[in-house]
Order: sequence, then structure tokens, then C-alpha cells
Amino acid sequence: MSLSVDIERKLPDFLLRTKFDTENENFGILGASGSGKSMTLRCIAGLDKPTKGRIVLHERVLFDSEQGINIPAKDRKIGYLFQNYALFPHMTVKENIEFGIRQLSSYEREKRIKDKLEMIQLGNLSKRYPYELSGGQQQRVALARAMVTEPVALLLDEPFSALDNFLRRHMERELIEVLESYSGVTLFVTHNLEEAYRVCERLMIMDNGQVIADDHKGVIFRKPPTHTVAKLTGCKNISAIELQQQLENKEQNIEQNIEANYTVAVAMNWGNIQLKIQQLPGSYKYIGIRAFHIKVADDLSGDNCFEAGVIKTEEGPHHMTVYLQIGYGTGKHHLQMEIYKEKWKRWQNKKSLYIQLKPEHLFLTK
Ligand SMILES: Nc1ncnc2c1ncn2[C@@H]1O[C@H](COP(=O)(O)OP(=O)(O)OP(=O)(O)O)[C@@H](O)[C@H]1O
Repeated sequence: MSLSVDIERKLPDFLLRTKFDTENENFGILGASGSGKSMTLRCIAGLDKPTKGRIVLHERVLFDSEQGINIPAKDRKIGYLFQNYALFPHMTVKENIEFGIRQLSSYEREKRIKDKLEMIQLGNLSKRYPYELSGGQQQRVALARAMVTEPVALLLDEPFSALDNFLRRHMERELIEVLESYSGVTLFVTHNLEEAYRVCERLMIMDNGQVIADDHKGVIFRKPPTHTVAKLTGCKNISAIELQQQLENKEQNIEQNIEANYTVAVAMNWGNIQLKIQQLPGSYKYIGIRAFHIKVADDLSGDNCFEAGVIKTEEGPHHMTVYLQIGYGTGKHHLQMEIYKEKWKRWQNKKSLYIQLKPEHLFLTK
């Protein structure tokens, strides 16, 4: 199954331009609020009409502005799951699931409903009304209702955002299981980076109506193409840089213990420290490192080891966030490190410590 989208939607104050192709993978869409994620899904589902462009789902043209094709939403074979369940309140669980397949024979209807009730493990609650169900149960019914039509594509728009954290993780695991046996295209919109990473193989990042990155999740997180993508994917440490492939003066190289085959970046927002990096210099303007990649070091002997002052700490349930100052100080923190609480115990009373920004964890970006 494949989906190809190349559309534009013009509104007085907003321009959406989305272009991507996906095939048999969980495809995640990430972006700040108002970046156009839901509008993209609505255009694909046929609930909103692009100003121009083309949408093809498994070789079937759903929309083509030049050819005047615009298949109505009900005929697109698309299942849509919203954040707020949208179950019919006056219908039971079974009736809600049955709603989209009323045209099928009663034998086929019963078979599919039984199958979907088993999938969501709510067979014993089939006669209940939505108000008699918990939030998680309602969302499972909504998932069954979206899938009972055997859609070619499943669009999930922040499906767990109304649930508490515990239920959210539980539903996420259930969804991953359901999707393993689903052969259609899945688009998953979420604000939650970790959720996107766990559920999806590929991620598209949107910013102000535009696609600014689209790649395998590992690449997006390891080497974000721009500093906006780095920020939107949760990178807390980004600095403007000046790059030098190698220092011109060889003596200076030796003196500063910098090998010539490394690129050297001067991190202007991190107290002008000099960093060794493995990427070749290009037209990069920024350097970044994720908070959990900053490591406490025993001494200054490794690559990119620095003495850092501890400005403040914040305690989370499992880890500490430590705000650090390095290089030429300004009184403000330069870096944010995340470290497991157990590990942090060793340093918790220290005002300064050694840290390492390993070359393999630093990335250059535009
Ligand atoms: N019917 C409409 N008329 C005018 N502007 C709209 C309409 N629908 C959405 N917008 C605007 O289009 C932009 C994109 O909206 P969209 O709902 O796609 O954002 P989103 O990325 O899904 O955001 P969120 O994460 O907050 O749900 C927003 O600026 C929104 O205000």
C-alpha cells in the first residue's frame, strides 16, 4: 500500500505545502502547534479541500486539481482517529463500530464487529454507551470504528492526547500491536517526541505549513538537517559556530592537541569552546548535542572534555536536568545535561565537574 501527497492549501493567513510519499510504514508527522499537521490529514481524508495538487492512495487518485477529481470523504477508504474520540453518544459500543459498515451483509457485519471487539478486548462491553466507558476504553472503540471499514490508510491525529500518562503508554503499546498486523498506510500526528519515536519508523517535520525534514527517525534525531528541526525534535543544546577544517598552524595544532583530520568548531554560544567533530566542514552554521549525550568525565584527558560550573539542577522522576556553564562565562547556563538520578548522586554536591561532549554525539546543522 502506498500514499503519495503533493498539495497546497491557501488560506488568508496560512499557506500549507505538503509533499511526501509513504509505503507500508508507520509515518509520523511532528511539528509545533499550528504548523499544518491536522490540515494535512484533513485534506487526505477529504474533510478539507486543497487549493491545488494531487493525492494518490494505493494507485487510486483521491484528489487531482488539474483533472477535477475530488473523491468524497466517505468513498476514500480512509480511517480517521481524532484526539477526542468523537463516538456517537446515543449508540452502544457495538452500534458505534457498526456505523461505517451498515451497507454490508449482516453476516459480514457481525464477523467484522466480532473481530474488532476482540482486537480492542472490549467484547464484554459491547452493549455499553460511551458515557459508561473510561477515556481509554472510548478511544479503543474509536480505533475499532476507524478500522472496521478495512481502510487503506489510517490517520491518527493526536489519538492519545486526552489520556493520562499511564493510560497513554498502555494505549500506545496496544496501538503498536494493532498496527503490526495492519497492512495499510498509517499516518500518526503527535506532539510527543518519544511517542513518535516509539510508534513510527519515518518522521516528517512540519514548520509553518512547510515540510522541513522527512527521513528515517534515526537520521532525524542523530543528524537533524536544520537547527529548527533539532529544536522541534527536542534538542536542548544548540550553538552558533565558526568552523575550521584544521588549524593552519601545525605547531598550534600540536600545542592544542588537535589532530588535523578533525573539523574544529568554535561554539560561540557555549563560551567559545573549541570542539573536535567528525563531520567534514560544509555550510553549517550551528552545532548541537542532545542533553542525555553530555557525559560527566573523570578528568580532562578525553576529546572535548571541559570543566563546567553547575548553575542549577531540576529533579524529574527518573533523571536530573543539570544546567552548566563552560568556557568564558556570562553567569547564564550554556548547556543542559540530563543524567539518571542514581548516577548524579556522586556529583550532587559539587559546584563544578568535568564533562565530555564526545565527537560522535555532536552534530553540525544549518
Ligand atoms: N478553517 C480554517 N480557516 C482558517 N485558518 C485555519 C482553518 N483551519 C486551520 N487554520 C489555520 O491553519 C494553521 C494550521 O492548522 P492545523 O490545525 O493544521 O495545525 P496543527 O499543526 O494540527 O496544530 P495543533 O498541533 O495545534 O493541532 C493554523 O494556523 C490554523 O489557525
